[in-house]
This record gives sequence, C-alpha cells and structure tokens, in this order.
Amino acid sequence: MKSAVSLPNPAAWPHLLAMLQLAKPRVLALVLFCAVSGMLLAQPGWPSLGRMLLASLGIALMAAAAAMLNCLLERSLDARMQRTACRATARGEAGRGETLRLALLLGGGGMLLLWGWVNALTAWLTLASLLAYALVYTLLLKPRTPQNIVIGGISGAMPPLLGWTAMTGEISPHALLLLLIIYVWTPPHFWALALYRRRDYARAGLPMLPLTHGAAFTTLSILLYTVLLTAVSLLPLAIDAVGLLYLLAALILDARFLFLAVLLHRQYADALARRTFRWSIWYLAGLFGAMLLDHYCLLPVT
Ligand code: HEM
Ligand SMILES: CC(C)=CCC/C(C)=C/CC/C(C)=C/COP(=O)(O)OP(=O)(O)O
Repeated sequence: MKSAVSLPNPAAWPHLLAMLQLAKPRVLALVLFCAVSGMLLAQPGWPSLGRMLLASLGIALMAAAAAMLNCLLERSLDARMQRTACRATARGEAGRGETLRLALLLGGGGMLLLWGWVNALTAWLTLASLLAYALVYTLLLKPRTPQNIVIGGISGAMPPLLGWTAMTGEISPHALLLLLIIYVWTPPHFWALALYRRRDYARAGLPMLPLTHGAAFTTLSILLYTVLLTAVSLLPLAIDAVGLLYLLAALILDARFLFLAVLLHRQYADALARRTFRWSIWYLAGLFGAMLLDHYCLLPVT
C-alpha cells in the first residue's frame, strides 16, 4: 500500500542541501541569535514563547531569502572566487528561475508570518533589511565603493532591532544601541576577511578596501573601528542596561579584539587576519550572550 505522506526522493537530497547552503546558514545562525537576543532584552522576564518562535521564523526566512538573492545576483562573481565558487548558483546547479522562486517563497512566507502574527512594523523593517542587503548592498554598493560595507552594514545590523520591535511594536533607544554595536563591529569583521581573501576579490574585480587602499590603510581602519567598538560596547553600562557580568565579558572580549587589531596593524600576516575574522564572530556571540546572562541575573556595577 502506498503511504499517504511521501518523503522527497533521496536522489534529490544533495540538491536540496546545496539550495539550503545558499541561505548562508552559519551567518544566519548568528543573525538569528542577535534577533532572539533583541527579543529577550526587550522586556523584563520572559516573552511569549509562541510570539518568539513566529518572529524568529519570520526573520530567519527573510534573511535566508536575502542571502539567496545575493547568491543569485552574484553568481558570475562568485564563480571567480575560490571561497564562493562551490555555491550551487555559481556552479550552475541552481537555475535562476528555481533560486528566484525559492527566495520569493521563503521571503514571502516570512513577510506573511511577520505581518499576520507579529506586527506590521517588524514586517516592514525586515523587508527593508532584505532589500538593503539583496539590492542596495549587492547591486549598487559592493561593485562600486570600498565603503560598501560601512554603508551596507546597516542591513546586517538590523536583527536585534527586529527582535525588539517584534516583542514591543516600537523602536527604543536601547534597541538602537544594539544595532549600533553590530554596525560598528561590521567593518573589522569584514575587512579582516577581505585582507586574507584579497586575491579572490581581485579576481572578481571588486573594489574592497585592501585592494583600493592597501593593507596598511585597511589594518589601520580595522584598529580605529575596533577602538570605536570598544567604546560603543561599553555604552549599555552608561544607560544602566547591564551590570558587572557584562562589564567583565565586554572588557575581555574587547581586549582580545584590540590586541589582534594592534598586532595585525604592526605586522600583517594572512593567518593573523584570519584569526581576527574568527574572533570577530566569537566576539559578537559573546557580547550578546553576556548581555542575556546579565539580563536574567543582573549584578549592578557599584
Ligand atoms: C554588510 C555586512 C557583512 C559583510 C559584508 C559580511 C561578510 C562576510 C563574509 C564575506 C563572510 C564569509 C566568510 C567565509 O566564507 O569564510 C562572512 C562570514 C560570517 N559572517 Fe559576516 N558579514 C557581514 C555581516 C554579518 C553579520 C551582521 C553577521 C551576524 C550577525 C555575520 C556573521 C557571520 C558569520 C557567523 C560568518 C561565518 C560563516 C562561516 O563560518 O561560514 N556577518 N561574513
Ligand atoms: C532580512 C534580514 C534580517 C537580512 C539580514 C541581512 C544580513 C544578515 C546581512 C549580512 C550581510 C552579509 C552576510 C554579507 C555577506 O557579504 P557578501 O554578501 O558580500 O558575502 P559573499 O561574498 O559571501 O556573498
């Protein structure tokens, strides 16, 4: 007897997996963690679990759609870069129509979820982030200016604000501070990678800072943004939003980031740039993790 529920043909699984990779799942995981942090920090105590799940799913679907559109629009550039040449869009395994349909399905589903079950403000802000990343950054900024990520970074910095508005329906200064932290974090995060991947970017003809202004200027820019990030990461203390636990974590995380940025500027090496990039990811996860711990067991700084 034939089963009522048929599983997808196992032969199609590798293709399905390749399509899911276009959503950049590891970036998505951190984006989602920052969005959920925004949800948890938005009020004292625990928010409604159902609302959190719906909001997380909506934001994740739209962020996945944005990443797929980015892969679709950049397929020929991706094909020229070692790091991205294996993407299904770059290899020609994922057709244009198929990728576009999947992105529209995920993005549309996410928008519907946020609009119908969360709130209109979050739906519009998430749509704005999607368009800012998939169209403004990818098509206009990335191929034109080495400041592409400084301007385009605003879309990547949105997740905690989206989480916050999903729970409260309004934009607060505290949520904007979370956005500011990610915004200032983005240049050292990306330029560290752009340094050790500069040959890739040269092959693709993209005007990334290490190519247009050289390694010394880029490492100096990383250092200056890391100093700024240190100051911005301590601002939540100034508004009494966090306590001792966060202060300790931020000091340790900032100290290592600064240490790596100084080393990188003094004596450039690809391996060190890679370590700085890796640390940027631990840094952001650690900072938001500490904010959460602090939120649920606040130790005041006296
Ligand atoms: C405009 C802003 C951003 C740019 C240009 C950027 C660029 C990149 C690039 C090119 C990579 C690929 C590294 C690789 O393939 O090894 C990467 C990795 C990563 N990014 Fe970003 N990023 C941005 C914002 C963000 C944001 C906002 C988050 C999270 C909140 C994030 C989290 C990550 C993570 C977790 C990885 C590691 C992925 C892996 O291990 O495969 N990035 N980023
Ligand atoms: C809807 C919503 C919340 C959107 C979030 C947008 C977001 C997380 C943007 C981050 C930007 C990002 C991962 C850029 C990767 O750079 P790239 O695209 O230049 O990297 P690549 O060379 O690997 O394609």
